[in-house]
Amino acid sequence: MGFEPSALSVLRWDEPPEGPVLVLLDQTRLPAEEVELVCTDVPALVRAIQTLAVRGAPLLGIAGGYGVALAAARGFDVAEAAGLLEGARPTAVNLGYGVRRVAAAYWAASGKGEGDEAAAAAALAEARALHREDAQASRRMAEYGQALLEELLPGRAYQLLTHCNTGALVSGGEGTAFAVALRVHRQGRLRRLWVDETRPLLQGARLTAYEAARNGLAYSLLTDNAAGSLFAAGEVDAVLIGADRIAADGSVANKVGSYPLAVLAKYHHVPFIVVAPTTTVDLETPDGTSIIVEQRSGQEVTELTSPQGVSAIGGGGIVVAPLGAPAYNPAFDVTPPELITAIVTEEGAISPVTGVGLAELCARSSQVTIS
Ligand SMILES: CSC[C@@H](O)[C@@H](O)C(=O)COP(=O)(O)O
Repeated sequence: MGFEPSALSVLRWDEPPEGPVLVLLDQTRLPAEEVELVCTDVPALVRAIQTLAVRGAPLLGIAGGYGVALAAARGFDVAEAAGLLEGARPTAVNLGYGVRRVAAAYWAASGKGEGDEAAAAAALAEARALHREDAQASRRMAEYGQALLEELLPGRAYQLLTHCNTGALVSGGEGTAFAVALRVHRQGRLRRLWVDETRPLLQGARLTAYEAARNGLAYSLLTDNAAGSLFAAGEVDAVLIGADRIAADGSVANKVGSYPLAVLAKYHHVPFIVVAPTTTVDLETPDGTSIIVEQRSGQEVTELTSPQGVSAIGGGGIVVAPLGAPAYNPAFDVTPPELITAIVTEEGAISPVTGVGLAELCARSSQVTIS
């Protein structure tokens, strides 16, 4: 099957004379500047992950996989590198999946006595396979997601609401939830994409609006607080979001602010649809309460940061609270399955969302299983 990398160069492997590197589009600088960040080692990549220069569940998996390949190619300790990468952020299950999968390919080749160079080549080949598969999964999710919308809301042009950023910036392809909106747009069926700004780090305002504009979508940005009045006015036909980890019972961890949207959607009888590849499903996490939610620095709440600023994310911005104000800053929240109309994966959609349905989808998946 052909591999069509996304038009945005979000992440690429490069081999200049000084040695292999992983080149990332620095998402903390968007939309002001399209600046690349060159990672020559794993600690640099870990910093990029923690500062959200590279982010979003599927892309974290791809980056983690290439990170292991980078360690192997540069002769660093692969086990140590894998540990550092896997621990960089706790919630998106794809990160650990990508790291473990590429490390397993490395150990398998090295176990066969093929030598360091061959083991490093095996790791890189596996990272590339993961990248390619994610692009393919993205295309299929877009098809299934659009078909589901047609089934739920036949013959309509939709007003869709989305939260956080789920497009090409988080994917080997065109993304998850955003890829569905993009397909609907290309078919002339998107009336408007409502884009939540997504406080505190503004992934919606900085990144989704950037992607929507780049692709010519009709979109409007709103503060997260404005969503309720939009639902009340009947201006939202469906909510589309991504996921960072889906537990075995169908509970979905996604960017903080997703759960209140699900409650609003239920109250207003609006479909609430989660779009994520099966690599985001974690059958070993039994339920929502078992999902570890990343807690981030309170400074991200007490300060407003600008992509033009010296330190775009995580401090150095305009102070909007009294000095030393304590802050609550979970990066994600968890939506229980009963509030979710459907989960769409590259293997199809399930509705209602049940543990059995989810397990069946995963069993169908061609994703590599790692023990
Ligand atoms: C397909 S992306 C799904 C999620 O990863 C996305 O919605 C999200 O919550 C990203 O959070 P982030 O903290 O920016 O990495």
